[in-house]
Formats: sequence, C-alpha cells, structure tokens
Amino acid sequence: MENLALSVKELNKYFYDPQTFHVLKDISFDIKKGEFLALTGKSGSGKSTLLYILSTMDTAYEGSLTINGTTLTGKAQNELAAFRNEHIGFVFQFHYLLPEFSALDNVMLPALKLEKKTMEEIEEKAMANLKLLGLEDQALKPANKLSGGQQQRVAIARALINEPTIIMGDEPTGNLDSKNTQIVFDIFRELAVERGQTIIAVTHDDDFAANCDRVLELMDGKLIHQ
Ligand SMILES: Nc1ncnc2c1ncn2[C@@H]1O[C@H](COP(=O)(O)OP(=O)(O)OP(=O)(O)O)[C@@H](O)[C@H]1O
Repeated sequence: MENLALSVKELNKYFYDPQTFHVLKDISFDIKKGEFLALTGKSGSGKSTLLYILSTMDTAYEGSLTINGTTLTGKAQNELAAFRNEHIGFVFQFHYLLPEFSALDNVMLPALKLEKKTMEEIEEKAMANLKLLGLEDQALKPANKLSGGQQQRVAIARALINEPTIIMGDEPTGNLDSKNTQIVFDIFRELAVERGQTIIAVTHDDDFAANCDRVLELMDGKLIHQ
C-alpha cells in the first residue's frame, strides 16, 4: 500500500442526458508511485471522463478513488479542492496560460493561491522550474509571445510549482510537433524517474504510449488492457 499513488475500485459512471448512458464500466486499477502511465483508447471510449474522475473534479460516480492513501470518494468539494492543490498538477492540450502575463507569473500563480510560501520562495521555485524546462531565458516574456512548444513547457512548469505527487495530462502533447512531443515526454520521464512523481497522460499518440511504463486502454468504457 505504501507505494501506491492511486487506486480505483469498481468505478462506474453514467450520464443521464439525453438518455442513460453507462460510460465507465467496472474499472479497477492501481498505479504505483513514480509510474509513468498512458491512458489510451478510441475517441469516445471514456478517457477524459475517467481522467476527470481521477483528478477529483467529477464526483458523480460509483466506486472508490484513493490517492496517496486518502480515500477521496464522498469528500466535500472544499476538501477536494485543497487536496488537488496540494497533490495534483494538471497539463492540458490547450494550456490556458494567461496570455498577457509573463511565463514567470503564470508559473507562480498556483503557488500564490496556496499561500504557503513567501513571494521570494515562490519566485525562486518558479525560476528553477522554468530552468528545468529549458526556459530560463524566456521567463519575462508574455505567454502569448512564446511558441506553442514553449507555452506547453510553461504549462508544465506551472503544474509542478506546488510539487504535486501526481501529474495528470489530458493530451499534453496533442497540439505539439514531434520534436516538442519528445521534449515533453523526456521531461515527464525525468520527473517520474528522478523525483518519483507519478504521471498519468491521456494520449492518442501510439509512440508516446509505447514508451510509457504502462498503458491502460479503454474500449467502450471498459478497461481492456493494463
Ligand atoms: N456530459 C456528458 N453527457 C453525456 N454524454 C457525455 C458527456 N460527456 C461525455 N459524454 C459521452 O461519453 C463518452 C466518453 O467521452 P470522453 O470525452 O470521456 O471520451 P474520450 O475517450 O476522452 O474521447 P476523445 O478521445 O474523443 O477525447 C462519449 O460517448 C461522449 O459522447
């Protein structure tokens, strides 16, 4: 149990509009700490729906979700929000950076919200993250003046600012070319291997998935391969 990052047991989810639709069916799996995992499956198989539940944002499901030994099923929204801030970093296909703000400000923002460190500490950590992602010379540029690949790396630096134990990505390389995809993949690999961070990435990219530690594949809402 000690080394489990995430555990899902008998997860079922239904959508009720326009009619009842059993979208996730009896899904159970464990993810070890430091594992780099791909979540794959055809369009409509339920990947984003599952990731949304794993991220604790969607609480309308049956079954149980445990992250880092804390059972999250049934917890109140404010408790879940606090848990997310502390434990989970998110990287999306479209990075939702604040376009007029500098790369540095964008990276600092989630830590400022957490109010756990001083401004100086946060800035230092944000700069260290930008450096890790090869962006130290871009720190003061507004986000909308960076290339797509640079923006995605800023989004990763931001996702890491509160030192999450789990990083969840919904097609984190979905709008990147192969060179930037490789860069992002290598960063995730390094985070998993060197920092023991757990990575769960929804991907349509077969090469990306093939190089992960493990692939979870969904088909019509069922886990067919793990
Ligand atoms: N709010 C909703 N209400 C009803 N049905 C929904 C809702 N959200 C998603 N669905 C349906 O649930 C199924 C799974 O959707 P989901 O977005 O999880 O698929 P996905 O595997 O992430 O697909 P893609 O690869 O295209 O992003 C789809 O058939 C979708 O139409």
